[in-house]
Amino acid sequence: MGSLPLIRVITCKLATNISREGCSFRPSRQLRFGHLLTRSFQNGKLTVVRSDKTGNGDGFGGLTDGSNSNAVKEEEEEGKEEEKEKHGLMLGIDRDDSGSVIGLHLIPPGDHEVIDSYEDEATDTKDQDEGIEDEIFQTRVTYNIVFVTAEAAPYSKTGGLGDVCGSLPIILAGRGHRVMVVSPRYLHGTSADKNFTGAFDVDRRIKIHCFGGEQEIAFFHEYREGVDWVFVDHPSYHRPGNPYGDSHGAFGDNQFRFTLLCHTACEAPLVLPLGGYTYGEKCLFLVNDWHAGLVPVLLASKYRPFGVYKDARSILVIHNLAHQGVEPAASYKNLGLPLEWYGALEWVFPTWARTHALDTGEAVNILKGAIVTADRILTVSKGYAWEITTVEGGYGLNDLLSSRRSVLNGIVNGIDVAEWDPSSDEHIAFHYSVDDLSGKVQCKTALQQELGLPIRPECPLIGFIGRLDYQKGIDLIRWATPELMEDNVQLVMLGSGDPLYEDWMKASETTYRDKFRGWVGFNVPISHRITAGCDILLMPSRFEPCGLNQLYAMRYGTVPVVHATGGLRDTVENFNPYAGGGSGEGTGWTFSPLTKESMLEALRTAIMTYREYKSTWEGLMRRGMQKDFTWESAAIQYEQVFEWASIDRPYIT
Ligand SMILES: Nc1ncnc2c1ncn2[C@@H]1O[C@H](COP(=O)(O)OP(=O)(O)O[C@H]2O[C@H](CO)[C@@H](O)[C@H](O)[C@H]2O)[C@@H](O)[C@H]1O
Repeated sequence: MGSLPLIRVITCKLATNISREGCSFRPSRQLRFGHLLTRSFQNGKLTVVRSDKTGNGDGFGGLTDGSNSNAVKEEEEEGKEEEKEKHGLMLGIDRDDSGSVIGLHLIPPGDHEVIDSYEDEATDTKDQDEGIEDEIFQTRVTYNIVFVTAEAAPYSKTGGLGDVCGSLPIILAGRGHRVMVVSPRYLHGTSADKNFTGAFDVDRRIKIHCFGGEQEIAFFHEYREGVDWVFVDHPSYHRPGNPYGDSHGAFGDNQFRFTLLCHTACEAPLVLPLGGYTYGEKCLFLVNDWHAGLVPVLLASKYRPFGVYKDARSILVIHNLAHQGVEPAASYKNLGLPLEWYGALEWVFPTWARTHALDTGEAVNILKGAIVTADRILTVSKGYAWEITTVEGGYGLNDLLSSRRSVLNGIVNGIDVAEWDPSSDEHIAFHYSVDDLSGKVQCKTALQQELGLPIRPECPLIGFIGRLDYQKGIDLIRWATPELMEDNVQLVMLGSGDPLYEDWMKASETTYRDKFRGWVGFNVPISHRITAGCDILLMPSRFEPCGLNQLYAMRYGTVPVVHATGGLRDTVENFNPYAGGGSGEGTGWTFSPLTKESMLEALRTAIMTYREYKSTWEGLMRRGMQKDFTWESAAIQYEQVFEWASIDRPYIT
C-alpha cells in the first residue's frame, strides 16, 4: 500500500483474475478509455506488445500499435505454444459498427510480440516502488480527465491544493490527455478577480436541484495551456473573503457551495461543447478533497442507475484528511442524493466527541462518502498514504481507508519549475543557479532591507511560510521563539490564519525588533522572496500530506529543517556528514519527535553547519537544487493509476 506496484497488464493468463494488491483484474467493457500505449522500462524488464488483430487498438490493456505481425517468421511460430505458457494470452475486444463492445477474443501469442517480459515479480514494496519510478512511458493512451477542485492557481489559491490543480492539469494536457478543470468562479471584489478576465460565459445554463430548490448555474471557460478551465458561476461564489471564509471564519453555507460544484462538475462533461465537442461520459474524474467529494457519490447514485457514466471512473485525491466536510445529519436531504444512499455519507461521532447530552453524534461526512464510492484513492506522498491508514493519522477514517488499501496509492507532488526558478523568478531582484550561487546572498540582503531587518549577510536567516494552523506546527515555533532569539539569527514568517498566531507574529516584531519579522497575509511575491532570501526554511508540520514549500526551498538552495512526517520525510533527505566519503549526503534536516527541543536541536545543528562548514553547506544547497521535482515524474505515476482505474470495473456499478 502506498506504493505504486507495477501492473502486468500486457500479457495475462486467461484464467482472468490476476491479483493486484488484492484486486481482481477482470475483463470488462470498460477496459480502456483511450487509444494506444507503448511503453518501455529502463531496467529492461518491460513487456511490450504489438498486435494488428484489433485494428482499433483494442488489445487487452491497450498495448497495441497496429504494426504488422502477419509475417511472423516460422521459427517464431514454433515458439508460440511455449510463449503462451510463458507469457499468457491476450484478449482483444470485439466491437459492433457503433463501437460498442460485444465480446472478447483471444489474440494468439504470435500476434503480439513480447520484446521482454518481467522475469522476476517484484517481491516487496520497495522493488515495486523502484519499478514505477524507473518507467519511461511513451503515452499513447489518452484520457478525458476532469479535475474537480475548490481552487486552481492562478485563478484561486489559498494553499497547496491550488498549486497542484493549477499545474498538474497542464502537464497532463501536454502529455496528450484532454483535460478540463472545474472550479468555482470566485469574485471577492478584490484585484484577484482579474484572474478570471480571460474566461468567458459559454452561454450554457443548467439547473441544479438541491437544498430544496433549483439553482441556475452558468459556465465560464478559458482555454489556456492546453487545458479547458471551466468556472462554475453562481451568486454564492461572489462575496468578499477567500474561497472558504472571511475574517469571521468559514462560510456557513460551504456545504451548499461545494454541493453545487459537484453537481455541476458531473454535468459539465455532458453539456459543454468545448472546442466543439463534449468530453462525454467516458471520462476520468479527479476529485480533490472533500469539496469535490460528492462527485463519486453522484456518479454511483444519480447517474449510473440510469445508464449514464457507466464507463467513467473517479479517483479521489486526498490533499488533507483533516478537512472532511462534516455537517449535521439533517443536511443529507439537501444534497440532491437519493435517500437510500444515506449510508454512504453516514457518520457517527464517538461518545467522547459529542458536545452535549442530546448530541447523538450523527452527521454526514462528504469525504467519507468519496472514500467509499471512488474507484481509486490517491494521496500526495507515499508516507501520507500509509499514515492515513493509522489511528494517529487517519482522522477517524483510518479503518475505511485501510479497507480500501488495495486501491490506495501515494504520489509525491511535483512543482511548477517555471514559476519557481531562481534563475528567472520575476519576484526576486537577483537571479542565481546551481552553477552560480552568488545571487542568493543578494536576495538575502534585499529581503532584509525590504523587511527592515539589519542587513547582515553572514547572519543565518530562517524562514517560515504557510497557513497559521495547528497542522503546520505553528505553536511549536511560537514556544521556541524566545530561545531561538537568544541565538544570533533572524527569523521571518509569512502566513495568515488563526488570529492568535497573527497577533503573536505582530507582537514579536516589537519584542525582537532586530531579529524577527512576521508578515501577516497571503502574498505570493513575498513568498518567493522569502524562499530565495533565507538560508533555512523551517517546517515543523504536525502532519504534512506532501508539502510544497520544502520543495520550493530546495530548488532555491534554501535548506529545509522539517518534522519527519508524511511528504516532508519522503522529500527531505536527512543530512549525513559522514556519507559520500566524508563530503556528506542529504538535502536538509528531518527531526523527530515533534517537540520544541528536537526542533531547536535540528535548527542549531543547521545553524552551526551554516556558520562553520561553508563548503558542506554549499553541498547541501546544491544537492537540493539538483533534485528533480518536476511534475513529469508525478504525471507518469498518475497515468499508471489512470490505467489501473480504467482496467478495473467501476467500484460501484
Ligand atoms: N501567506 C502566504 N502567502 C503566500 N503564499 C502562501 C502563504 N501561505 C501558504 N502559501 C503558499 O501556499 C502553498 C502551501 O502549500 P503546502 O503544500 O505547503 O500546504 P497546504 O497545507 O496548503 O496544502 C495541502 O495540499 C498540498 C497539495 O497537495 C500538500 O502539499 C500539503 O501537504 C497539504 O497540506 C505554497 O505554495 C505556499 O507558498
